[in-house]
Amino acid sequence: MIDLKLLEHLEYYLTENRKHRFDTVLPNRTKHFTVATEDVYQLHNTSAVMRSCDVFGIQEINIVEERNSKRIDREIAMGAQKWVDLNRYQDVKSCIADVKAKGYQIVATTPHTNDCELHDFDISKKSCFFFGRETEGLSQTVLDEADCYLKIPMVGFTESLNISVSAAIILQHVTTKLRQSDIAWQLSENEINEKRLDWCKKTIKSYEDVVSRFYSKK
Ligand SMILES: C[S@@+](CC[C@H](N)C(=O)[O-])C[C@H]1O[C@@H](n2cnc3c(N)ncnc32)[C@H](O)[C@@H]1O
Repeated sequence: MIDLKLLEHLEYYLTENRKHRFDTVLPNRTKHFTVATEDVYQLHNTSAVMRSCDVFGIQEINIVEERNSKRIDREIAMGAQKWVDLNRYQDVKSCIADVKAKGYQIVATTPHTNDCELHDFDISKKSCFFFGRETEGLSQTVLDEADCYLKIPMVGFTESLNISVSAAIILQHVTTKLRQSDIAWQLSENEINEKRLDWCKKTIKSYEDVVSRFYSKK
């Protein structure tokens, strides 16, 4: 359980601006949707997807690095990890098992099937949107495990969108619909307090000292 008195104390160490950001960002965070990227090769694409997750309020992102020799570097991971929770997997099967265990349906995003177009997507189920590698797209494992295939309609000559562009379009669309719905999509009070504590930890420079001083005075 979160020590609410500690949390209250820690907030004195935040600037007004930072505290205001926590207060406005947290009620917009959701775990109703999550994202998984599969073996995305270009670091700037991974970074851009993480950024879109933060911008559109997705609290958790899953990154599979099964076929990648070049793993995401610490700097990129840490930059996004400050605000978004990052789960890393060395194989796609364990990622799928994990998100399924958390109650998410598997949504394979792909330009190749007309199974479900973005504007027809049913937002009511908890969904994990899988995005594939720049060259080959999603693996057969994800395609076989998918509960649905989601496509952004395209009318040009090009056969697919860039992965981070697809993620931004899909997340913008589904999160807008979600906020307009009466689905209970927000984090629970406890999850909000946990995140607030975590963000204080990542923001306050002398966090450990502040905490030990707080408990020594008690
Ligand atoms: C550059 S595309 C991969 C193209 C690859 N040649 C293929 O056959 O899938 C990278 C990823 O972006 C997403 N994507 C690209 N265009 C999309 C579209 N029109 N609808 C849904 N997802 C798309 C998919 O996740 C895809 O795996």
